[in-house]
Amino acid sequence: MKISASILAADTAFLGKEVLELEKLGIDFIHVDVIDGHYANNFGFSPKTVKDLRRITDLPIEVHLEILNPENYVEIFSEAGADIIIVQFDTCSHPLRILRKIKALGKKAGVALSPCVSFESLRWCLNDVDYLLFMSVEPGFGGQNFETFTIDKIKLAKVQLKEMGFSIPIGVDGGVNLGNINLLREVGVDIVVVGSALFLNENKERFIFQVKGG
Ligand SMILES: O=C(CO)[C@H](O)[C@H](O)COP(=O)(O)O
Ligand SMILES: [Co+2]
Repeated sequence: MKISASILAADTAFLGKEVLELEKLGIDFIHVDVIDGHYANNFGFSPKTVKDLRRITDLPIEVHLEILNPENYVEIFSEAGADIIIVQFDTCSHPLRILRKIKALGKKAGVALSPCVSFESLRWCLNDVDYLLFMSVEPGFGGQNFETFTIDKIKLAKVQLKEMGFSIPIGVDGGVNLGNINLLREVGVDIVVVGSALFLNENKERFIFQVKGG
């Protein structure tokens, strides 16, 4: 299982240092939450953060747009150096248009599904989706509790994806920790996005080893 470090939980006074340390310890992606104070009552990172991180790391950077009108911000994050751009499905008035815009910029297009948004709502877009991110908390804040029903949602989605002949990588974001990691592994999750459980961990090396199946 691959691990994506959600920097929302980092000590931003030492962001570059923390990212470089995690890169050495073997994480697979950097996850940058962009929150606009409208879609959720919180703020996240800006294109400048992506640009600065792009300068210091070769790890793939995924930008998670938790904002209204995401179609207006795809180019700016693409130019800043994002490799994967993930949009919240419930914020997309024209999903095909935005997914195709991301791909036309040469980036991977991801879709995040909030806990109560059904997988079925997405099925007609799947040809244009490179990455499926299941939110296991309501988007907008780190440090929340994992919604366990997400496991059943993923199980069902996996069956449907297989029936339809898709093999799109599946990620989970929100409240991931050592208490739920094995369940996520069992249902076939490919990538876990981890914020608090990683950044607040005193033994990050051991945590990463355990997540990756050690
Ligand atoms: O998208 C997010 C919040 O909207 C974050 O990526 C997510 O919450 C990760 O943080 P934690 O592991 O602390 O829950
Ligand atoms: Co996120």
